[in-house]
Amino acid sequence: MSLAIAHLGPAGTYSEQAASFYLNWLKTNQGTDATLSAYPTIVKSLQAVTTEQTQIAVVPVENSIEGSVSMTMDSLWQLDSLRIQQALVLPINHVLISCADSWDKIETVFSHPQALAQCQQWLAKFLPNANLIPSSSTTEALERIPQIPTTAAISSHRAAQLYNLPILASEINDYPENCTRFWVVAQASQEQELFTPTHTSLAFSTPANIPGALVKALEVFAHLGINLSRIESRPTKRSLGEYLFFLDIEAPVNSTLMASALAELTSCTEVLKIFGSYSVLTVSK
Ligand SMILES: O=C(O)C(=O)Cc1ccccc1
Repeated sequence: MSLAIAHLGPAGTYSEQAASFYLNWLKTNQGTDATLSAYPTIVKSLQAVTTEQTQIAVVPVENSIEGSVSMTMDSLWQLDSLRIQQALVLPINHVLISCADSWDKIETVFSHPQALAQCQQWLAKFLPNANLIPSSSTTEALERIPQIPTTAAISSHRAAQLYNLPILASEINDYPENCTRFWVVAQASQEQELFTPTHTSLAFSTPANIPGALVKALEVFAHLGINLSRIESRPTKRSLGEYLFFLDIEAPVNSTLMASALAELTSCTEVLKIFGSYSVLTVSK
């Protein structure tokens, strides 16, 4: 059977690179054939899985410089049927793509908000007067770059090759060790255990906005000696000042310790959703 993998498009995004790494991994390790399918937003690529247009989506979740991708967190909370099957960590090296003959001719720079943020110091130093325009992905503006030589885009080396466009500057991210974590997501009913899971991700709301409500939930993990690798809050969207808490936990969901933790957590949370248990594959440069 051939699998379809949804990712943020158009062709050449970092999400496509992560999806393509996973496609090759599936072929080599499982003999499974897969195809890639580009979607205009992260939310649409996740919805492609819930509506069964594709079996898998690969979505960015967290960047080492800019932090969480809120669209991914919010969608996982809303789309109940999705489960994380695998995490992938990819190095991210941005380049400046433009048909201008020198930097001083550039008036506008397009890119995904995460990429603009990851290069903000470089942009402030070398293109202080440029207008920075957010686009839906790092490759969305690339088709238009050749028509207007005063425009540029921040994208990957691979995207420049794919669209046959010149690179005016390389390695422009402010921190050289820039990495992004992606999640491979499938329908809960289609979940496959590829590796022994090492991490669990979940989110919860607290029963009341009272002192100690969050501490009580976090103490469950402290008492059992379970390490957390991320904690993030997002608005519930019900009323201002009410939050959901997202945790990444360094323990598999089926361990005895986690079974105790989840039983205790259920009693001190309002809604508790488990997004999945998975291992982390780090892709080298
Ligand atoms: O726009 C892309 O290429 C994406 O896949 C989102 C993104 C943007 C910046 C860093 C990592 C992922």
